[in-house]
Amino acid sequence: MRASIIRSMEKALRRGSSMRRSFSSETKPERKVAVLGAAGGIGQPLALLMKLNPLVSSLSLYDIAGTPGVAADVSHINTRSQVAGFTGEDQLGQALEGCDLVIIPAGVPRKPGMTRDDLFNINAGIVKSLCTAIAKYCPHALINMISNPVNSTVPIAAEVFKKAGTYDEKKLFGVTTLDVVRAKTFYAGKAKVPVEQVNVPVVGGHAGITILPLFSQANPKSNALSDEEIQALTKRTQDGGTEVVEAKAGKGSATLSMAYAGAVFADACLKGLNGVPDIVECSYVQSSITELPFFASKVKLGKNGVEEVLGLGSLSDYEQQGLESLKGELKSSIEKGVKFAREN
Ligand SMILES: NC(=O)c1ccc[n+]([C@@H]2O[C@H](COP(=O)([O-])OP(=O)(O)OC[C@H]3O[C@@H](n4cnc5c(N)ncnc54)[C@H](O)[C@@H]3O)[C@@H](O)[C@H]2O)c1
Ligand SMILES: O=C(O)C[C@H](O)C(=O)O
Repeated sequence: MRASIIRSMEKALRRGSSMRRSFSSETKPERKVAVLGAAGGIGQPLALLMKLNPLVSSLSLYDIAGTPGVAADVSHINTRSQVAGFTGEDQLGQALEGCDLVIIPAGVPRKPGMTRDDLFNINAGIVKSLCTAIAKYCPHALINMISNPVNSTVPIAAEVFKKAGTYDEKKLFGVTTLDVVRAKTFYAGKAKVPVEQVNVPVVGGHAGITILPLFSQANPKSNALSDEEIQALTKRTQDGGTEVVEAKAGKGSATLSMAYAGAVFADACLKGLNGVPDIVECSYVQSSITELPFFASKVKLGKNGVEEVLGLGSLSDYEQQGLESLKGELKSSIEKGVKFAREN
């Protein structure tokens, strides 16, 4: 997917008016995609990247404010999808109706000194109300949850859908692609291998030590990295979000790299829906590969969403220790989300 988005963008920049041809929709099914929180720091560049995706035929941009401007702007790009902007709860139903895929980057971001869990009190309510509307207006859509704390917002979404009688565990995804994007970048830099060839699974969850990159399974292999270097790479991947929050110094968290990661994952979901074989990405999903009910791992995507949750593979001793250490925190984040959804 990365390759297809990058190729599309390069073609667009190089060939200008011939772009419509490179985005030909002749053989592609109609796919409606909504971005909820589309006027935000992630939402805007994500709207741009989804407008560049030739698999999208209808792009629905929703936010509580500011969407008309974003929609008007993005709609002038001469690619396949028709763009519509929706603002406020009155228009949420229209934004969602008929969606195949709903991407949710709605909610507040961190400031320096905060953990993702500090966002729970505000974002849990936002996610709950958006998921209640999804259950009503597009109960069969795939959901890509970006809003933090992902470790809790995904369980919240699951509970909302269960209550509404629409829950399908194959269709709910916590987006952890940014952890993979970071692990690949940092590994390529240290191992001195071409970044576009690198693959690194990242498992667990999406906060601090619950983010567990499996560098022992990285490709291309590098025997040149010491244990200390692997530990430093692991720590940098786990703290990647904080690195950006601190650099932005109060002006939010990762937006551009997240929009890229969100577009990569959404593209993989659309390819799966369209029946493209062998699409595998890491994601935080309902899982039975550990004792925890939600867990990020490699997932095979298909026409109904999750086709198969893949196992962890063999872990180094260091990764095995990391796996045991993350379980307590991940379990309590899951329970916090479930409790909130059941009591509110
Ligand atoms: N999963 C990840 O890897 C990852 C990475 C980066 C950021 N995030 C999270 O994504 C979220 C958004 O980050 P951002 O930088 O775009 O924040 P932002 O404040 O720039 O944008 C959030 C947008 O959500 C909108 N919004 C608020 N309530 C809404 C509602 N009820 N319905 C629709 N839209 C609503 C706001 O109006 C705003 O436009 C944060 O929770 C952040 O922590 C997750
Ligand atoms: O770190 C954050 O708060 C945002 C996001 O989860 C990230 O990993 O960049």
